[in-house]
Amino acid sequence: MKKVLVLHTGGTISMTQEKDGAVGLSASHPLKESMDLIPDNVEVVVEEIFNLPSPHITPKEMLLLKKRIEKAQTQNFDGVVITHGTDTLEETAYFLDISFKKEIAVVLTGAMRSSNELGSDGLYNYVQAIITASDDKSKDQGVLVVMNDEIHAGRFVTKTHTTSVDTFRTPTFGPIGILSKRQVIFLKEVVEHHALNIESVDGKVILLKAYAGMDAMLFDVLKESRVDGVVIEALGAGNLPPQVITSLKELIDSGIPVSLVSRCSNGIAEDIYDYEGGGIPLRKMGVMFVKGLTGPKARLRMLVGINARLSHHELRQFMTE
Ligand SMILES: NC(=O)C[C@H](N)C(=O)O
Repeated sequence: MKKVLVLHTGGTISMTQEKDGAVGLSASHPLKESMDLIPDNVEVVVEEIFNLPSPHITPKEMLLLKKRIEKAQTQNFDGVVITHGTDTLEETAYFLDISFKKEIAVVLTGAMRSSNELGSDGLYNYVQAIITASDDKSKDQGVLVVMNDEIHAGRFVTKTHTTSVDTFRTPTFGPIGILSKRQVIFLKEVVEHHALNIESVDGKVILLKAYAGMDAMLFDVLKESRVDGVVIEALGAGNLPPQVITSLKELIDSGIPVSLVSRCSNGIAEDIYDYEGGGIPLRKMGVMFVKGLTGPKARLRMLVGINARLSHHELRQFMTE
């Protein structure tokens, strides 16, 4: 018998649609009645840890989930399933991936259609997530996201469509597994990466997106405000418009860590160009190039690094490894 802890956190998977089409919180959790569909060899323990639409979730709720999973690791559970709103699901998945050492499977799932909508995907994804979490193969793959018969690494998965049930994709690398009608099939192994152990999520790390004609004012404002770190979604391979460089340099020289990812949805940021604002001068100036993460995930990575009290040098290593 396998034992899986389910943590409901809210989102569309826990919502219902009204007659006028508006989707909102449900009085009682729609997945409550689903026990008959769970495989006989799995014992499920259900907790509603909170009930929030995922745009309301902050690193504080993510930390709460981390602590509950750490406790579950001492309570003989084989895995944990977290049901979550899809808007920020990838951020919670990534936070859990890098903020503690996992000994059991951790799987996140959600729904794009609420419980009483035609073609609702919540119950299906929920059962598939439980099957995945109870499978021995899921233990050493980092935090997983199961949606629409696919298994994605929490580290790289992202929501790509506003409403389609086929919204979660892993650009560049693809899903790491699938769920067939009969089994959980992994197609790839996630390369192990080191997680830090944190007990707090304090500090302000700001995310900015670069654009043609970007205004230096954004960096001047950040220099005057009390921020603890900045992540930039830069252009292409990792470049910025020249007019922001002086202000950016002043920000870095004032001791604020600055990291960069690409705003492109595929590929990784690297220092390739040597013109003003190009990646080579940016790296020499002290900008930390992050490999393959989206901006929101790189922002969480810096927040975790700061809360692990890494030195400047250690934070640089953590952000660029
Ligand atoms: N499909 C969803 O779950 C979207 C919803 N707005 C949420 O993230 O809570």
